[in-house]
This record gives sequence, structure tokens and C-alpha cells, in this order.
Amino acid sequence: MHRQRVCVLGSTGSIGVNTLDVLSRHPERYEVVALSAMSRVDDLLAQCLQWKPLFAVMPGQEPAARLRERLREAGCRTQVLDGADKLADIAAHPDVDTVMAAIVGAAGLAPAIAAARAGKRLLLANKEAIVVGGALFMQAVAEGGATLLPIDSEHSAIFQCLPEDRATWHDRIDHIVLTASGGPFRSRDPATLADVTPDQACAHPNWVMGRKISVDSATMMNKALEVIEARWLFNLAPEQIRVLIHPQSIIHSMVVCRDQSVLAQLGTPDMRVPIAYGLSFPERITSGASRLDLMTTPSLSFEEADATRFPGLHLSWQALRAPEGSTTVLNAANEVAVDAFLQGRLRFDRIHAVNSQCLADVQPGDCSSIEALLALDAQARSAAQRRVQAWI
Ligand SMILES: NC(=O)C1=CN([C@@H]2O[C@H](COP(=O)(O)OP(=O)(O)OC[C@H]3O[C@@H](n4cnc5c(N)ncnc54)[C@H](OP(=O)(O)O)[C@@H]3O)[C@@H](O)[C@H]2O)C=CC1
Ligand SMILES: CC(=O)[C@@H](O)[C@H](O)COP(=O)(O)O
Ligand SMILES: [Mn+2]
Repeated sequence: MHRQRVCVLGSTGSIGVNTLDVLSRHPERYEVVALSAMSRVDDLLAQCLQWKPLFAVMPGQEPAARLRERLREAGCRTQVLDGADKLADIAAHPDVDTVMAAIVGAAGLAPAIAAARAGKRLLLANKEAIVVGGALFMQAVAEGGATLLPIDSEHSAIFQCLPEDRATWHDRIDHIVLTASGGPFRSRDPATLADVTPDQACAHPNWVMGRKISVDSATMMNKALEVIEARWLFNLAPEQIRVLIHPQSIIHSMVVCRDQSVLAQLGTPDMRVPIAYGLSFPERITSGASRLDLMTTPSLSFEEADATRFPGLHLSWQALRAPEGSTTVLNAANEVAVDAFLQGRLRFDRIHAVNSQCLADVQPGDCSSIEALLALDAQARSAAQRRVQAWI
């Protein structure tokens, strides 16, 4: 059997490490041909020594040089590439069958689109890429003949619930329900949110994730990004996407059919499940996740998302109804605001203000190419930086 040749972009992050864990369980099915990281040289070194990929990419010259030297000392023949453009080159490389897009943020846009245009099996964890890329991203998938498989747990759940005949699913679906945990501040007094620290915001109740997405879960901007992600992945109208708080993160999302039959996907909160499904679709392989035992699981409960506590959630529908490119602006503002919060330069409860101000400040224009989208992203980042400054 031909082994799937896998490129893991963002291999040192939470999704990257979980992906390598699943791959390690199935050496007869997969081989790792490329890995990438931004700054964690030691982690990428250890991964290269274990997996011996053909390529390792680090965008920065200095960390790449350190990695190159350490690999040479260890006698490992992995070729180290530097430069952000090499991420796209590697994602489209002829020796790659499958790309796990697990870079965080808009930095993952160009490599994800490159993989799509090259017709790869594209496992999309990097939700910001589709939020920024929108129609252009989906056009790249269609024109490249790529197989796009969602890794975000909610979108994997929806994908698993949809009828196999993907061409006709729209005739059968009324709407989808994305579940949300509510994050670490679901029941905290909103008046005290001004004081929360980055470590408190990153202490997610159910998932261990990178710091950016953890803060997004705490503001529920993660769910806002996921609404936009669902709009593009499943070609839904904004009003066909609903959000429901489900604090236990056992039901990962639901599809409500025309006849009001509700299909849901359940499981323990473990990202290795959607990762294994993306890798093996349409088959199923073991993931390493523990069995869901409903007898010992706490009762499943549901709540409406409180707009006072989570004002950011509704920016998704606002941006989707605004001119094309508004989701690119929203994502850029949020990346800047979250980064400022993590660096101690912005209060947690002002992330939303920066995001909504930036949506009003920046009028999107051309969205017809990666370059145009990245220019809009840069413009929105400048506007967001100004708004952050104004709050200091
Ligand atoms: N973690 C999770 O459970 C889930 C994550 N996602 C999505 O998956 C993506 C990855 O999340 P997560 O794994 O948590 O994030 P992490 O922060 O844990 O990992 C991010 C990875 O991307 C690399 N990276 C960071 N910045 C850049 C850049 N500018 N250029 C190239 N590479 C970069 C990091 O390298 P280095 O380590 O060297 O810094 C790391 O390998 C996000 O879009 C997130 O929203 C979706 C659902 C669940
Ligand atoms: C695991 C995953 O998919 C995350 O996006 C998760 O959804 C975060 O939890 P929240 O529901 O709190 O945003
Ligand atoms: Mn999710």
C-alpha cells in the first residue's frame, strides 16, 4: 500500500503534536515528509530526529540556521529551508500528498491556498486561513481539485453528520448548530473581566490548545471565527449557522435537517479524533482518544450565549453581511488585539472594542488575490495597532 506522504505545517504546536501522535500509531499508512515551526528550534529538532523528514521549514533565517547546524551535528539529512515563502513551496511539493495546515493565524493563508491549488488532501485546522481567504480560498480548493477536510472539532462534527452525497446536502439541511464551551469565563461576573490575566484566559476548561485560540475561546471570538469558517466550508447562509453553549464539549456540533431530525457527533474532547478522521477519510483509524462513557459523563447542558458577556460572537454575522473582505479585517484586528492582550498591553475586556472599531475603520477593497488579501490584512493590522495604542 502506498503510504500517504504528510506535511505538517505548524508541527510544534498543539495540533501539530497531536497530528504526529496519530501518525505515530499508523506507520504502515503514513510517512512524514515535511515539518515546520516558527521559533521552537529544540522541538522541531527533536521531531526531525524522530521522523527524519525530507524538509523542515523555519521562516526566520536565524532559527533555521540553528536548526541546520544542530541537525548536521546529529548526522540527520533533513534539508532545512528558510523564508516564509518556503511554507507554500513545501505545501505544494510533488512529494507531498497530505498537508496538515496547523499554523496559527493569517500567516497560514498562503501555504493553505498553495496546498489547495496543488490538489492536496488539505486538513484545515488553521481556521484563520479560511476566514481571511473566504471565496478565494474555496475557489483554490475547487480549481485545484483538493480534498478539503475540516479539523476544527465543530466542523469535523458537521462534516461527519452530513449525508455522503455531498452534492445534495443543501436540499436536506435546515441549519447547523455549532456548540461552544463558553470558555473559562462562562460564569464569571462580566464586571470583573477587566482584570483577567493571560494565564487565566488560556486556562480552557476542556481543551489544551495554543495561547491564541485559547484567548479566542475566552472571548468567544473563536466561535465567531468558526461561524465564518462554517459559512465557507459548507456554503451556508449566515442565518443557517447558530451557536449554543454546551459547557461539557461532548457534543461537538449538530446538523438540523429539513424534517427536524437532528444529527450530532459526540466524543471525549480530544483533537486526535478529528485529526484521525481527516487523515483516514472515508475510512476510520484508531486515534488514541479514550472512549466516551456516558454513564460517568457529567450531565449534558446547554445555554444561550450572553451578548453582554460575549459581545464578540455577533461580529461574525455582522462581518459576513458586510462587504467581502470584512472577515479579513475582523481576523486581523483580533490577531493584533489578542497579541496585545497576551503581551500585557491591552485589557481583556477591550479586545472586543478593538475588533468592532477596526471593522468600522477599515473599508475592504479588492479581495481577488492572496496579495490583495494580505494588503487588506496589513491595513487592518495598522488600524488595530492604532486602536490598541489609544486604549493604553
Ligand atoms: N489547538 C487546538 O486544539 C485547535 C486549534 N485549531 C486551530 O489550529 C491552528 C493551530 O492552533 P494551535 O496548534 O493551538 O496553535 P499553537 O500556537 O500551539 O501552534 C502554532 C504553530 O504554528 C507555528 N507558527 C506560529 N506563528 C507562525 C508564523 N507566523 N509562521 C509560521 N508558523 C507559525 C508555531 O511554531 P512555534 O511552535 O515554533 O512557535 C506552531 O508550530 C489555529 O488556527 C487554531 O485556531 C482549531 C481547533 C482546535
Ligand atoms: C477544539 C476546538 O475545536 C476548539 O476550537 C474548541 O472549540 C474551543 O472551545 P470553545 O468552544 O470554548 O471555543
Ligand atoms: Mn473549534
